[in-house]
Amino acid sequence: MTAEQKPVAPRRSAARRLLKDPQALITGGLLLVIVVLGVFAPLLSGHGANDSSLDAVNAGAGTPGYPLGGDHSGRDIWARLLYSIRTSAVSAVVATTVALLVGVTFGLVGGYFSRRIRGITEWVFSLVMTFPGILLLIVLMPVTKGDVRVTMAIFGVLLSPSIYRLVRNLVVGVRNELYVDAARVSGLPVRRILRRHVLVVVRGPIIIATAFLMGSAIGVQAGLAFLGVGSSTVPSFGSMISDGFRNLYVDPWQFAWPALLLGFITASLVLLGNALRDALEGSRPKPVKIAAGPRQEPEAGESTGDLLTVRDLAIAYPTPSGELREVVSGVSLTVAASETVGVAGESGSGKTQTAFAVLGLLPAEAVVTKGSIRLHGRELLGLGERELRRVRGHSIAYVPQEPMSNLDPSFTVGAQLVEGVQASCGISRREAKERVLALLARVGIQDPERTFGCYPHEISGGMAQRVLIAGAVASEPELLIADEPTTALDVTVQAEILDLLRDLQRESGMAVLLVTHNFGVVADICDRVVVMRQGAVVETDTTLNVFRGPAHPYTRTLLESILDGSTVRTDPPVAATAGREQ
Ligand SMILES: Nc1ncnc2c1ncn2[C@@H]1O[C@H](COP(=O)(O)OP(=O)(O)OP(=O)(O)O)[C@@H](O)[C@H]1O
Repeated sequence: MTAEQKPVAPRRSAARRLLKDPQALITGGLLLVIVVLGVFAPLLSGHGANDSSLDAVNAGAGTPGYPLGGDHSGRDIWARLLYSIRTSAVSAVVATTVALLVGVTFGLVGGYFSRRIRGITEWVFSLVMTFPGILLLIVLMPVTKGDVRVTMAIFGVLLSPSIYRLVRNLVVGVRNELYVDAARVSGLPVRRILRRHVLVVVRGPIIIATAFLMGSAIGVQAGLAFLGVGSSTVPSFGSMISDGFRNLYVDPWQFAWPALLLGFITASLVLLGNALRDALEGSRPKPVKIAAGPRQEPEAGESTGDLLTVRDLAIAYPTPSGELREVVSGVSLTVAASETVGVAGESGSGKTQTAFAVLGLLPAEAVVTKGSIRLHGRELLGLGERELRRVRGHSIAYVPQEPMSNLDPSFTVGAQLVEGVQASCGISRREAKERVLALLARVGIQDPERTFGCYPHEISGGMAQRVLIAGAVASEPELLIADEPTTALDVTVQAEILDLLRDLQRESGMAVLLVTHNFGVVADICDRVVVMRQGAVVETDTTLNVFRGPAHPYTRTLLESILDGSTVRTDPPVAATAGREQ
């Protein structure tokens, strides 16, 4: 099992999550009771919805045979409420079914097929959206003849653009995924691809939208009945509210009962929709609040007097089904002042995620489920963005993997560096410029003045990396995190950049945390190495010890793969020097 496949949260189905959610239980239970009342209306009431009796005109609650009293026409309020539930349920089912059928079908077609088809469907649904909904239903009254089902079917069509857009956007997002391409290449028919790969993605959002569609269909049906649009013989909360409103001073309960029940139903549907969203899409768990606990003892192979201490760090990402997938599992490492520590491992082993967690640069969807990251004993996890920015600007600096993509093509190199130096050092623009020119010279740029005025596309990859290193060390950080700083460069430049990093590290005494997949780079400049695999640390030791006798078979495999001559050096690497000194 790879790190990517490792689920951190126990696998819980959406149904089980729903059953554990009190909001879902209460609203779902309430709606179920209401539906049951509607279904058994004939059994639960002694009268039909439209049966009237002179004796029951404005009868009070508790009148024999009329538990909630009678309305101004002598009809049983309890019976009318029960039959109104049926009308609401039919409205909700008809409108939602039509909206889903039309919206999902055209959403799949518009999202999956060519731009031309998407253009046509887009145009049609935009047109539908321009129709004034309720007004149209009133105007069409002579056609629908007040039939609730026909009216709600038309309303379903008017609701369908929202479903169309939801599905289309999801499908557009998914159709370019590599697994969909793979399915196409393997010859799967379009129908099967849509069902197997695409519908799975849109299923959750559709279920959630259904709850909201039902709520709005019930509300609109009641609104139309309140306005008197529709058959007067069809019991409805809207017509009951309208009648009760006219009789408000005689008996306010004639108004209150249907209003309350309608309110309960629509509110329950909205709240149930929210609970469904949490269950199906997964509410984002909050990162664990890390308490400033006692300092932990270093583990074997770790140095003392640490500048940076990462303890038991776990990072996870929510999957579409809502569960968390762990990509870093219980990583611990330390970096002492002035030490260079390599984090090595294969692609996807969690090196960058660990480094980004230290920098506080994990993507918004990442969840730190446990652990601690301390700089000089100060917990970094849980710090606000402002405090983190201060830490990043002063104590920790970063050198990225792709120098070119980290420079803005719209600004000159100098302008970008000056801005950063000013922000982190709090000096004037003139001082910042002088500092930048000195730094450019220090990182080995031949003509700092010229490079200062260049745009990123006018300099080479190696120069761009030097520029970024200059920017990173400008604030004299205590810790420099370099994420594969040489990977994007050619072999000769790689060696020069490593030389530069080592020289800067020795001069300034800063610590370096170097993320790399290349053990040649580790041998070159690292004092210690942390070997990662599948999101976990498999071995931590001094570079010398690891090269002399790797403890873990995975480390041995990595070591065997370094003899590719990719790092050309003129001076002896750390491992060799240390070996001679021993
Ligand atoms: N935004 C994200 N959403 C979900 N999973 C992610 C995200 N970013 C990274 N991952 C997962 O985290 C795992 C570890 O990624 P990381 O970038 O730390 O690997 P790495 O060891 O640095 O490899 P590489 O050298 O290829 O960058 C990856 O397998 C990836 O699947």
